[in-house]
Amino acid sequence: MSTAPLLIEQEKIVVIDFGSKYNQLITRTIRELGVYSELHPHTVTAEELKSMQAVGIILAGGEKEDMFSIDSSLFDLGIPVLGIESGAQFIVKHFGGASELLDGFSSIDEEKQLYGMRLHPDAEKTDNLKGKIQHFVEDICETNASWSMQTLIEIEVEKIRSQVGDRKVLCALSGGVDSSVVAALIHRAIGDQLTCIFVDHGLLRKFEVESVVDTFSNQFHMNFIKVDARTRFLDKLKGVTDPEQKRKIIGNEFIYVFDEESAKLEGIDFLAQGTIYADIIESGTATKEVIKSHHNVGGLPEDMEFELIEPLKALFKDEVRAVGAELGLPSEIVHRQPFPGPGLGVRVLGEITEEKLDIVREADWILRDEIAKAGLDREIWQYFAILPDIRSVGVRNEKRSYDYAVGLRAVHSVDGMTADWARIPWDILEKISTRITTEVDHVNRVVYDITGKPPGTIEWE
Ligand SMILES: Nc1ncnc2c1ncn2[C@@H]1O[C@H](COP(=O)(O)OP(=O)(O)OP(=O)(O)O)[C@@H](O)[C@H]1O
Repeated sequence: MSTAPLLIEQEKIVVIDFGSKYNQLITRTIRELGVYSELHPHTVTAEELKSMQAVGIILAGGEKEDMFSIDSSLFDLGIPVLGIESGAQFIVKHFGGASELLDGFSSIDEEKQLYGMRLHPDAEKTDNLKGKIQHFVEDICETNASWSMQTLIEIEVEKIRSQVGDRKVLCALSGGVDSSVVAALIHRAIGDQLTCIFVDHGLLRKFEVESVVDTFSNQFHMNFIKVDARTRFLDKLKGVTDPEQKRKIIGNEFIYVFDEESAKLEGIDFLAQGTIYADIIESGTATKEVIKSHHNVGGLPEDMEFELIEPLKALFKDEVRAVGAELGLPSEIVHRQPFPGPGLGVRVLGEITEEKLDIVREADWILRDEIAKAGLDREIWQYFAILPDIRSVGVRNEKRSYDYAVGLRAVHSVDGMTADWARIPWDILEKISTRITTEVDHVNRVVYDITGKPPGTIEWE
């Protein structure tokens, strides 16, 4: 039995995960053509495909001849089916044909609307994939190109309104892309029935708190609660040096703070979450191991008695950003680089103190400022400063100094799973180093991390 989630009720091309490494790329390619598409596990049933308004089915198989089992009555639905690689072989075999397929795109059975396709090894880099997918989607499935972020916003706004009625919704807002876009979208739908809680744990970057307050409180005029929990977090972290323990303390304290604040509110029935499509796909395709468990608001306890609202769960990250821009969120939020939940807490190595947080915050700001001035801010995936627990000897104002070393990290990556260090031009690095050592107290040395992932990780803790 498949538990295909019903994400969006409208005509769609369903991509069935039959083991292809390109299945997400295929789904996105279809959406870029203006046609809505969803990726489902191979356990999806024909019944489900029909009820989710599939107008085309793609059996996205890989080069290996993995034959997954599939509900073959999907071939009787009268919906065009395109098999890719082992997906194509599956169709041919199922209908008793020889598995010799022509190169490229071919028709297996015109009357039954069955098609097959072979990919070039470098499908990602060529137009090969896109052109053929487009032919299938537009000419064979005869879809209308009506999918856009405006359509998504309209659909979700309607859905939220009818789900919530005159009741109230709570949103834990981090200032990150996902929760910010969720808040803006729900606010568009139900205005004052939404309340956002933003926890300032003192581990945020320079100007971040101001930017969040300004956007959501001053510009959007949301019911916005900022909780100043800086002392509370710092007290709990006093004397703690172990990275795992630090993460745990920050996570738990977040839950306590959030619990306390939400208990002060009355009549809340719903909790909004920034679950996105990657969270859903990663937590359950049937051809792969589970990569990570389902997204959960900072690990909130399961027994919280809220119904969930997850309006972004059908969207890829770049679509989430597009929705955010469409809703009027500022670029610094929409294009915010990934930032860990425990914030600067994992960028100050060893014990966290206010002084160390100030140092890393200032150094990080200078790095970000110079990267932006050099026009590299959209090019580099993630870049930040770290404060290792190291002091070294230097010279300042012609006197010996014994001060901190700051580490700089900048990486290129697609999904954070692997990363390569960014070749930032020397003169820019020099400028950053000079500014940090002159503008930030207690820093007399700057080092640049030239380790990839693996063997390093992106963050240092
Ligand atoms: N400081 C905070 N104040 C309020 N809510 C927070 C805070 N930090 C995290 N959250 C909540 O926990 C969720 C998960 O946090 P996590 O750090 O894993 O971010 P994420 O998955 O990248 O999402 P986002 O892009 O919204 O930060 C956030 O979406 C948000 O709802």
